[in-house]
This record gives sequence, C-alpha cells and structure tokens, in this order.
Amino acid sequence: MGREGGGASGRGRCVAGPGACRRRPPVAGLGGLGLWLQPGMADSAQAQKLVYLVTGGCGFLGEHVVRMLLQQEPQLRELRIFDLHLGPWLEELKTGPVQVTAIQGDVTQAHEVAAAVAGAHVVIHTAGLVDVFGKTSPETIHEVNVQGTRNVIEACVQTGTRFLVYTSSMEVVGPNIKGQPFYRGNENTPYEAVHRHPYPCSKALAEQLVLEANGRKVLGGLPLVTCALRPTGIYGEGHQIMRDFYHQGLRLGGRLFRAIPASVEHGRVYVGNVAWMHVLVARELQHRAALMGGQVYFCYDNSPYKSYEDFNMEFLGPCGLRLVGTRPLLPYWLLLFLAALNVLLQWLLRPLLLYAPLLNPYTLAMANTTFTVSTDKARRHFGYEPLFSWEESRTRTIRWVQAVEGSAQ
Ligand SMILES: NC(=O)C1=CN([C@@H]2O[C@H](COP(=O)(O)OP(=O)(O)OC[C@H]3O[C@@H](n4cnc5c(N)ncnc54)[C@H](O)[C@@H]3O)[C@@H](O)[C@H]2O)C=CC1
Ligand SMILES: CC(C)CCC[C@@H](C)[C@H]1CC[C@H]2[C@@H]3[C@H](O)CC4=CC(=O)CC[C@]4(C)[C@H]3CC[C@]12C
Repeated sequence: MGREGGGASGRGRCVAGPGACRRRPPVAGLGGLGLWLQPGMADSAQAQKLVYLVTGGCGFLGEHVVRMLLQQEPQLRELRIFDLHLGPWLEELKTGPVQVTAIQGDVTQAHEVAAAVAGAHVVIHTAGLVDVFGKTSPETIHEVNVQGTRNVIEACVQTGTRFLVYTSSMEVVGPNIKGQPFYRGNENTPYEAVHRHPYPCSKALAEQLVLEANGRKVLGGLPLVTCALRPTGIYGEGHQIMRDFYHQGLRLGGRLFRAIPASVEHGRVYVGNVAWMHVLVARELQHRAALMGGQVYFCYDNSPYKSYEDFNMEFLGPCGLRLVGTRPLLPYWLLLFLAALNVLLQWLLRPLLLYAPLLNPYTLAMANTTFTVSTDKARRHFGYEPLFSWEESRTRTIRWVQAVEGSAQ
C-alpha cells in the first residue's frame, strides 16, 4: 500500500501567533462509578515486558487511555503516568500486577521529560493545554503544546525510545479561518488548513514536529516510529464542557436555548473509542512501522452526525434538559456581537478576574462550521473497529451526567 497523506494533512499555516484485538468490554466508569474492570486484569499468560509512558495521563482523555491500557494491553509491565497534576484515583491502580508509576512533572521541562521517558518502550503523548476560551496566554499554549512535544521527541531520541503516539486534533485541519465546511472528509480530503487561533496553531506545529521526527535515529541507532491521532470533538465520562452545559441548563430551569442551526454537522467521537485507538495504534506501530510510521489518523466511531447542540441533547435530554427552538433564537449577527463583547469584557476584567465564557468569536465559528469525518484508514492500517457502539457510548455518557447531577445535590 502506498503512503497516505495529502489533502487534509493539517500541515497548515498559522497566520498569526506562535505559531485481532482482544476485546474485553469494560464493565464499570470513571470517577468512582466503577464502570471498568480492576486494573491489571490483562491476560497474565502473555509476557508482560513493555514499559509505556502516558503524558497527560490524568486528563479527560489521558485517564481513559491509562485505564484502557491496563485493561487491554497484555504486554504491559510498567505504566508511567506523567502529568502536571496527579489525580487521587491513581492510588487504586497501584494494587494490580502492572507496576503503575505516577510522575508529577511538566512537559515544558526537558530534564523532567527525559527522566520519565528513559527506559520506556512506547510514549503516548496526550498532555496539552486545551484552551479556546482565552484562559491562558498564546505563549503558554505554545510552550506546553509545541515545546512540550519537542521535549518529548528529543527525550525519545536521547534515551532510545522508539515508538511515539501523539494526540493531535481535528483542529489541525479545521475548521479554517474562512469557515469552509469539511463534510464527511478523510485524511486525504483537500482542505485549506489555515489557522489563527493559538490552540489549533500549536496543535498543527506539534503534529508537524512529530511526523517529521519519524525515522530519526534514536540512541542505539534504530529509527523512531511516530504517528498522530486526530480526534474530533471528544465526549464521554469526564467531559468538562458537557458538565458546564448541563449546569447551565439547570440554572435556566431545565432549558437550553438553540444558538446553532441544526443543519451544521459537528464531528464527535466517544472517549472510550479514542482511548482504544491509542492503545491499538501504540501496539501495532511496533509491528507495522513501515506502513504506519509518519501517518495521521482521524479518530472516529459510529456516533451520529449532528449539530453540536443536538448531539449534546442526546445525553442532556434524558437527564431532564430541553433544547428550546427549532432555529437559533438569536440571529447570527447578534451572537457575533455578544461574542465580541465577551472578548472585550475578558480584556477589561483581566486585572481583576478571569472571565472566560463559552461564547467567543472562535467557539462561535467552530460551532457554526460543518466539520465531519468519514474514513476507514485506521481500520485498513491497524484493524481498528470501535470498541463501544453508539448505544453503549450514549448510555455510559448519560449515566455519567446523571452521576454528576447526583453528586451536585
Ligand atoms: N477534548 C477534546 O475534545 C479534544 C482533545 N484533543 C487533544 O487531546 C489531548 C487531551 O485533551 P483533554 O483530555 O481534553 O484535555 P485535559 O486538559 O483534560 O488533559 C490534558 C492533561 O495534560 C496535562 N498537562 C497540561 N499541561 C501540562 C504540562 N505542562 N506538563 C504535563 N502535563 C500537562 C493536564 O494536567 C491534563 O491532565 C490534548 O492534547 C488535546 O489537544 C484532541 C481533540 C479533541
Ligand atoms: C455557545 C456557543 C454558541 C456554542 C459553544 C460550543 C463550543 C464551546 C464548542 C463547539 C465546538 C467545540 C470544539 C470542537 O469540538 C473541537 C475541539 C477540538 C479540540 O482539540 C479541543 C476542544 C475543541 C476545541 C472543542 C471546544 C469546544 C467547542 C468550541
């Protein structure tokens, strides 16, 4: 099979700023819901010899990757979890047969990264600053997402780690600054990937670094094998924005008001499937380096194509919320005005407090631009099939929102 890349390669320009799977269905969830098997229940008959490092392992996606590895990767001997903030839930993982090593560290500190990477066979680099709300400065976003990734690559090269999986994002491709739709596109669909916002700029630069590092000689002389996964909007247990929408709906008397036309499709993927794809890719990269090295893969599953708000209602509806209106209640120009006002308020209030509402010109443009993915590249290259059906993904997410509600009372 020839190399694939091309169209939606995402090696976009930043126009401003700095830039035969063994399936074991998880049975219990995150955050004490007990939706997963106990750690280390992977088949002990298989040789446990590999050391994995997950950066950002205490984040929304990272926690799912960590739990999925413990459950689905039989070759695991040691799992290192590197994060700026370590979660208390890590303690419960330390009782299983796999050695779980929690490392509090900062990806922007090259020596901390090198110490964590030394001796690891595989690195899954999910750590990143996900900020499209203006909470952090563009410089900090660049430092964490780009310099942090550079540090991870250099650590692999210096210490002899050969396999690196990078969590990129659909945002590396788009939506672009022109708001052009990307309708059911794949990794080769032509699209003008031009960004202005610091977050997509940083993800595009970091992805480029990772892909360009493929083939570099690591300590010992063997080549580094890298690839990048590009999730669309991730949802599922632990999704902070879903929680915010839920609480906002409760405050508004069980109602949310439609802001986006129902016809705008937004790509979404369940966190368990994104985690599963990371586990599979990390495993198969070791066997299919020639095919998979230097490649990008969108993360996809069978979640339906819907608008951002209609999709959220799949979970918030069964939790008692209602989306009011079949069309946006406010005209687009007014939303844009309010979004611009929020930017002004953010700037004015900065010396006093951090004002970072969901609505700003960037998030409005994101939510208002069709961006959906339809591809089978991951299936063809490494046999990926979603581990969770849409029904399971939906049920798990609803259960989690209900538990959030319960714990808030
Ligand atoms: N949430 C989403 O919809 C999507 C996320 N992604 C990517 O997935 C990755 C994970 O995102 P989420 O889990 O949503 O975010 P998150 O914020 O929940 O997790 C990121 C983790 O990285 C850690 N981290 C941040 N700065 C760090 C630093 N300097 N050193 C060490 N650790 C640091 C954080 O403490 C956190 O635990 C990110 O790289 C993000 O760009 C990609 C597509 C969609
Ligand atoms: C009130 C508004 C009219 C609606 C706001 C919705 C927005 C907060 C979200 C709409 C699209 C989301 C982004 C999208 O899913 C792609 C993403 C990929 C990432 O890598 C990180 C997260 C995000 C930027 C995601 C963030 C929230 C939205 C902008």
